[in-house]
Amino acid sequence: MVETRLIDGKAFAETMRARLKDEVAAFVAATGVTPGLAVVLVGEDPASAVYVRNKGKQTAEAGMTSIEHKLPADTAQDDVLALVRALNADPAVHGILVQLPLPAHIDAQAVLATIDPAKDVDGFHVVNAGRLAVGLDALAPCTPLGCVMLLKDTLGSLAGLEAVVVGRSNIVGKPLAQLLLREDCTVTIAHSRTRDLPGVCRRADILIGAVGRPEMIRGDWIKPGATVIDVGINRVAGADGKNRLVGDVAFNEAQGIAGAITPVPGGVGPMTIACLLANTLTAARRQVG
Ligand SMILES: NC(=O)C1=CN([C@@H]2O[C@H](COP(=O)(O)OP(=O)(O)OC[C@H]3O[C@@H](n4cnc5c(N)ncnc54)[C@H](OP(=O)(O)O)[C@@H]3O)[C@@H](O)[C@H]2O)C=CC1
Ligand SMILES: Nc1nc(=O)c2c([nH]1)NC[C@@H]1CN(c3ccc(C(=O)N[C@@H](CCC(=O)O)C(=O)O)cc3)C=[N+]21
Ligand SMILES: [Mg+2]
Repeated sequence: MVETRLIDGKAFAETMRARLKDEVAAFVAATGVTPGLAVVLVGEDPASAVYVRNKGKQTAEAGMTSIEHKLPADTAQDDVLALVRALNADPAVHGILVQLPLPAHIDAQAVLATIDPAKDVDGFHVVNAGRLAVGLDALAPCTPLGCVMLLKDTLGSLAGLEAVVVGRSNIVGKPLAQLLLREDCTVTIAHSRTRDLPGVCRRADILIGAVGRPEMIRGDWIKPGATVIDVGINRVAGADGKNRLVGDVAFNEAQGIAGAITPVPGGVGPMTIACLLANTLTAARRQVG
């Protein structure tokens, strides 16, 4: 039995946002330009609406401008593309985030490809994904960035550690694997076709759940002392009938086995927003500098 340490992403993100607020103030004083983040939301997905509201509030608190574009669910793809082009051309907009998933009639890759890579604060454009993969300076995706910050804060150097990322999406699993490789981890990416997933997970010094299946990763899949980062955000019905959030890792089972673990909520989620704000300031610096 080990004492499992809680990795407090909420507190880390608050500290980060306080520092960012000072950096934004210095940038505004030096340049006269206020960094602007545009968020595009197509449709009424209630979960997305919560994220967008949190992002908007925290962007304003950091001293940046938040510009929200809420379009009806039946908006034509061409109209979304036209909005993105207008935002590309708007000098008050330094960062553009198109909330995913988009409605089924819209080709998400076509929309992402239209975003100016210099304003792509999600890091989802193929130019940024490619730059990350070949080791050039890139706007990197926010959730993976937040995971690596928490890992470095918890462990110091990650060099030589065995990292297993469960999930291979373009927005979490794949870019996170790239960032861990950059930190000199030995990286395994697991997915729905992986054979003996529990056995693969048990090799990990660093285990990341980015699957979207509530509490799929069990306590006995965790190597004793491993650091566990739970990216999953799953809404499930609690015993009281109310909805609650759980991660991809069986949090209670991990107690006494993992060396450290992020909670859900209060782990990776707040870091995603803090990293989005950091990327927006970085993008503004590059565009104004
Ligand atoms: N905290 C945060 O800030 C964020 C949280 N999230 C959350 O993270 C989770 C993952 O999101 P996202 O990457 O977009 O999800 P996707 O649905 O795009 O990808 C899920 C991945 O998990 C894999 N997978 C599915 N089932 C299994 C299984 N039984 N065994 C092993 N692997 C499996 C899939 O494999 P395959 O490729 O083979 O289908 C896929 O690669 C979700 O809960 C999401 O809500 C997402 C973004 C930000
Ligand atoms: N273009 C795009 N970029 C994204 O980064 C993106 C996206 N689309 N679509 C949806 C996912 C999901 N996502 C989250 C961000 C913050 C929290 C978050 O702040 N969570 C808090 C609060 C959760 C709550 O209580 O609702 C927490 O975990 O503590 C969660 C999830 C970003 N995503
Ligand atoms: Mg997805």
